[in-house]
Amino acid sequence: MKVDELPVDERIKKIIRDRGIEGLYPPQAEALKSGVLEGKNLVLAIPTASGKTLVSEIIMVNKLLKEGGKAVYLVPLKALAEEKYREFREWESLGVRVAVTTGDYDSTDEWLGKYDIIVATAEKFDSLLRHSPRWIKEVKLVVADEVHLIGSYDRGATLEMILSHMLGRAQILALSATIGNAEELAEWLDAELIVSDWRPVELRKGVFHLGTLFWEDGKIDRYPENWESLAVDAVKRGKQALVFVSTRQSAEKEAVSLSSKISRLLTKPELRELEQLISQIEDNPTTEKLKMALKGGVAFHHAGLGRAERTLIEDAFREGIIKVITATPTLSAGLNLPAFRVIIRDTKRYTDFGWTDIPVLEIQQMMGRAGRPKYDKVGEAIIVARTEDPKGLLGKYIQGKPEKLFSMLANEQAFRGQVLALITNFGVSNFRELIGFLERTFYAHQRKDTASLEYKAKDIVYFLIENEFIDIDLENNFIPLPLGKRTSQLYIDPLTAKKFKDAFPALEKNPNPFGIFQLIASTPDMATLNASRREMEDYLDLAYELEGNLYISIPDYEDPRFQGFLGQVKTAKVLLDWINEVPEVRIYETYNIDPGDLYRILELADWLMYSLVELYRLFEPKEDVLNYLSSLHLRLRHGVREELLELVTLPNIGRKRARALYNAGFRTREDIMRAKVKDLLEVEGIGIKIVEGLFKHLGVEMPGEAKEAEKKDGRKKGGTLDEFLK
Ligand SMILES: Nc1ncnc2c1ncn2[C@@H]1O[C@H](COP(=O)(O)OP(=O)(O)OP(=O)(O)O)[C@@H](O)[C@H]1O
Repeated sequence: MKVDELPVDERIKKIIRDRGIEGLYPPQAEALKSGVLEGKNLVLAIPTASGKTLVSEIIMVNKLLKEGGKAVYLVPLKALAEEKYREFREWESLGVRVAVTTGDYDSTDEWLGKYDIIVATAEKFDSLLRHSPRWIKEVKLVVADEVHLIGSYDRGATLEMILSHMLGRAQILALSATIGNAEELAEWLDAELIVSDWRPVELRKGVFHLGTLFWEDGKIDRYPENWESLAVDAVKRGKQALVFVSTRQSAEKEAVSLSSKISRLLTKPELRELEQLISQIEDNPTTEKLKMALKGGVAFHHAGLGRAERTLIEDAFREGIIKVITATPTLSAGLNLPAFRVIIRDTKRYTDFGWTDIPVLEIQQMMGRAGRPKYDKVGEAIIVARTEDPKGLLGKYIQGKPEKLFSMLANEQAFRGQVLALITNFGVSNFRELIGFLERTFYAHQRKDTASLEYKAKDIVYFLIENEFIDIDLENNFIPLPLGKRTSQLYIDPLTAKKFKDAFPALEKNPNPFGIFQLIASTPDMATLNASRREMEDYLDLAYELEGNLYISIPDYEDPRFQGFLGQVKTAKVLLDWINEVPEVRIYETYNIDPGDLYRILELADWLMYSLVELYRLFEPKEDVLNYLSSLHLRLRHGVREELLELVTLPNIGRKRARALYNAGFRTREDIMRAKVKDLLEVEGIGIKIVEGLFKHLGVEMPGEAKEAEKKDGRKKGGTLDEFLK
């Protein structure tokens, strides 16, 4: 189908043609002829990079131009939300306003009312639904990207509930990878279904075993015995490769090892470009290994890296500066980063149940990354058989079908929060209505029976009544209580709220950071660290030393909670170091964690600390305790001691710059307002741009002499990811 033949607004066609796209891919054409442009729901299950995004753009913009209202585009990851936001902004030339929202779960985000396309993570949109902002009624279309994540254990329930809420209220477009039961999903959503394995770039798949590469069509190629030769060969042919492994350690180890082999193949200008890239990366124990690998054109990519490094790596790979990336599977789920050759070194990963096979669906998603449209005629996806039987791998992952999708609504933690939200935020007023709602879910559709879900829901309702989240009147109607409403809006697990509530009496008597941080770390919403065997004794000693500050008693060695408790002590200690201004690098080294881990812990702790303060307000708070908690929250957010709290509220002043200013004698806003520009410029990390920002914020006019200083100030300051830390 030609773009010109599309039954949509001419202006839409023009923008598509301006992108250099004249014809639609077959599954795209099929999708657009399915009735979706007339308002029907659609499930589109086609491979990665076969043009799902373009289809959804056409549907969204066409609907908005025709009918007005809003379209919401749901993605699983923050990074993806940013990526889609950047892509969709192109439509602003047609007057379609685009916004992205991912953070802060306790907000109505009324500002979004001005926008037409809203890109959000599923969690964020779920929290918005709970706050019911005025604009929510205007949502006429929901696009659920990666809808197969309904089957993900910890996050599936959120997406399923959103769709259950929106079904019948808005048109639904669900974009999915190829799954075993797409029909079932489409039936549930009352949607048309398009399934196709058409790809813009042909995909060859094979299994590699000790130097022999068995292609699915029966052809055989020979290589040196080690699988690394596959990556080296791709680079020799002027191409790139992605290597998927199961752990961070393997990603790092393989990157360094491959680097030494690939560096020999690089030209001088390529090596210079890599040097330049390396010079942009901050120093810490994780990036030390990264820099080593980058010297030979290889990078690793995993959740332990900071956001700046990840973006840098992704961009440099797209530009061809980096030749090979070794990655944990997070990359395959998240980003549009194709390569000529995908090598899957591991098909097993370690979970709570020991080593388990990675699902076919995930391996096929990884394989789908092979082949760069516009650059490659074919892409190659190769699974490495190390101890496994190569025929078995071929049968399972290459010729086999992906798994069926199963509802994860019954996952207790997720379900607890969802049941509470139905009662406190969505007007479900008795058990019958609760069951009525649950009957609309994918779970009910799939099982044709909600008996076990009802059973679980009953348990949860008892828990909610017993702990005063809700009450029940004589006619068995639910009465939402303030604790329930607030818990749901704060988007925390009711169990987290219960832990906070139970700790308040002890906390009031002895508010202190260690006790509070251990409390936060003990909640199911926190990404608590593990204490390794080697560290256990140290953390036990610390717990005993600070026992008087804890709000629980230290569990016994035999207690099943013992190991978890030591992890909580470790997490609390990391947070203590953070608010006492221990430099990040020292934290990474001391606790053996990566920058990405620290970032995640801080992000979650910030949200939980905020929630703790908000919940405490409901229980006749003592003024001094409330002030203490609020100030501790700010210290946690900024990673500073109390005396810096005034300075870190200033623009571009994070923990490092605030400390430098303080030590140089600039301790308050007034000190800065009265300061001479040249004196401020003497302070470590403070450049003219920062001073300009400060003065502007404080309403001070920049003196003329500052212009001179601007010329002299050649030092490069600011502009990195860790900007907010500075
Ligand atoms: N009909 C087409 N003709 C040529 N190029 C196209 C066409 N449709 C999409 N593309 C291009 O193909 C690339 C991948 O498309 P898109 O991002 O829509 O795929 P996707 O299926 O959404 O990918 P992912 O599964 O990674 O989200 C983009 O660069 C896009 O511009």
